[in-house]
Order: sequence, then C-alpha cells, then structure tokens
Amino acid sequence: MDATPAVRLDGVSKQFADSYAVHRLDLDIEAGQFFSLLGPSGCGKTTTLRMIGGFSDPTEGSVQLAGEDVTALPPNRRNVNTVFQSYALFDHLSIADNVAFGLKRNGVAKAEIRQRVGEMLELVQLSGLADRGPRTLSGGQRQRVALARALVNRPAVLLLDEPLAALDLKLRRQMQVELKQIQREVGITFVFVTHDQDEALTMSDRIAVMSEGRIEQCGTPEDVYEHPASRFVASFMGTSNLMSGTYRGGAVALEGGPALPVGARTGIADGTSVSVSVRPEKIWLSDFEPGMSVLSGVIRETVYSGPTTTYLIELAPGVTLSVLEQNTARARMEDRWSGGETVEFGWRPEHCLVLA
Ligand SMILES: Nc1ncnc2c1ncn2[C@@H]1O[C@H](COP(=O)(O)OP(=O)(O)OP(=O)(O)O)[C@@H](O)[C@H]1O
Repeated sequence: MDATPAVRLDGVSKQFADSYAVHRLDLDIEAGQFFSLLGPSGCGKTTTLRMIGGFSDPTEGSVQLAGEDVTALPPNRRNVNTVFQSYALFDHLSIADNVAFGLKRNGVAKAEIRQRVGEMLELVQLSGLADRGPRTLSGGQRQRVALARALVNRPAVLLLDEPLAALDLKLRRQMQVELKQIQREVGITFVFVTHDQDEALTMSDRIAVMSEGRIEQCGTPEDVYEHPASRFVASFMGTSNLMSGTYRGGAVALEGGPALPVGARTGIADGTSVSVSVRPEKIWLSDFEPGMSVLSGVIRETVYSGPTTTYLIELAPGVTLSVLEQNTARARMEDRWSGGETVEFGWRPEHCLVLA
C-alpha cells in the first residue's frame, strides 16, 4: 500500500491580524478516503480547505500533496479541484459545456472531451439533460453538474466546502448517499467541510473535529462518536448527557447527587474534578444486565417523536438525563412512562465516559 498521504499539513497556521483562524495543524489524509473537516461556525474549516487548495497562504507550516511540498504553488499548479456551495455554474452554457469547460481550456482533444463529459454526466445521473441550461435544473441537479465539472479533469484531491448546505433536508440526505457512492466509484480523495455532524458521520471514512483553529480529535466516525476525546467532542457529536463531578475509585460523585459508575480510565487520581458523558441511547430503562449499576430518578418530560421517545429524568436536584428509547415493533406504547413517575435506569460502566 502506498503510505504517502494524499494531503499532509505540517504545523500549518493562518493568522488574521492578532487572531489565529487555524493554529499549528498537523494532519494526514490518506489517499482515496472521504475525509471530513467538521466543527462549528468559525472553527477554521474553510480556512484549512483554502490552504490545501492554494487560495490562502499559511502564515507558518507546510502543505504537501502526494508527498510534494506545494506551500508556495498557486491553485492551478496543484492537482486539486474545489466544489463550492454556490456551484458557480455558467448560465449561458449547456450542462455538457459547463462540464467540458476546464478540458477545453486545457486543449484536450474534442473526441476525448465528448467521451469524458459523457462518462461524468452518467456518473452523476444527468445524461439525459446534457443540452439543457443550468437555470432549468433543480438545486440537487445543479450540485451534480458542479461535481461533474470538478471531477472531469481527474484531480488527485477534491475539496468540497459545504456543498449540500443549500439543499432541503430530504434532498440533502439523498445527495449524501450519492456523493459517498460517487467518491467510492472514482476513488479520488475527498476533503469535505461541514458543520453538520450527522452528515460527517454518514459520509466519512475519517473525521477531524475542529474547534477554535485546532483539531480536537481525528478518527473514524465510530471513534469520534463512541470514544470522544474531550468534552467538546462529546457535546458537539450528537447528544450527550454531560455532568461534572469528582473521580473516586472507578466512580464519579456528582455534587449533591449519587456516584456514577464509569468505565475504566487509568491515570486519574482520586479527588480529580472531571466531566462524564453518557449517550441517551446507552441508558437502559428495563431488563438490566448483571454488572450494570442501576439508579433511580423521576420522569420530568416524555417527548414522542415517531421512531423514538425521549425521557428527561431528574436524577438529582438540577441534574437531568436524557434517555432515548426506540419505538420498535416490540416496544409497547402503553408501557411508556409519563411525567412524575419514579423509574430505575442504568448503563454499562463502559458507556459512562470520563472526559478530559
Ligand atoms: N479573510 C479573513 N480576514 C479576517 N478573519 C478571517 C478571514 N477569514 C476567516 N477569518 C476568521 O477566521 C476564523 C475561521 O474562519 P473559517 O471561515 O475558516 O471558519 P469555518 O469553520 O469555515 O466557519 P463557517 O462554517 O462559518 O464557514 C473565523 O473567526 C473568521 O472570522
């Protein structure tokens, strides 16, 4: 296997006036992966993408593509293309001509252009619309044209900056699956910017979770969701019950509340103040297993939302847990809890994580 990463950032920073948009980022992106930069607005995702593409110069550090230092090279000398959220299609050209644009400019022979444009339109399922103008297309179709245009000259890396943000939720979900399929088919490294954690979880081989210009954690979707490295990652990725307390002998004592049994974690001294996190779907309300610790609390709210029901359970004054249950065929609706009832709940100790 070729171990040279498709993209390597080595100590890369970008400073604007007296603040850092990106601070000393080290990052390797393996060739052929769907890689996402994920984080809240302003965390430095776009700036990172722009430095990979050559649209922004790092204040320090270096950018390598396939082992070559490209820090000083302009965008057109890098084997990279970008798909922007705005699509930026040429309205006066047909769809086929939009896709052919870059190839024509590079002097590719007519027959080859026709063939490659045809292949690309097939890949994005727009073959029947080659002669139409972009104005006659839906948002999802325009997005596909932009994608075909960016892929047609076979870049080594494709950068995508929130390309699905303008689409409605249903179309967005559909395009997420399609985009991932297209990436697998073409085998090109995709670097995808999003602030939507569901999107990143669904599509990515690996995710870098960013906050304030730094990478908080980089790993597979499962790594970052199941084993968040910090309080920030636990709260940003999905819903977490985050609590603070004092670590002592394999449990965390909440202030004014019970001690919560937690998963093994070495290197924490007794008496240390820590945060703990347990996911709503990891909490059981019945059929407890041996080895689980079972606590009790009062149901404060029951929220039905179709496939799931969420309970808010007060476990101690001011400490409320969110618990998610699937409304599967086997769950009996009449067994749902209502407000004011005292219930038992529990979790496997390894699902209650102590966070840095
Ligand atoms: N040209 C610029 N001049 C000054 N500050 C900038 C410039 N570009 C970005 N910044 C700042 O750098 C920080 C990171 O911006 P960036 O656009 O990379 O974040 P982002 O994570 O992509 O956010 P969003 O999701 O909102 O696009 C922000 O605080 C932003 O205000």
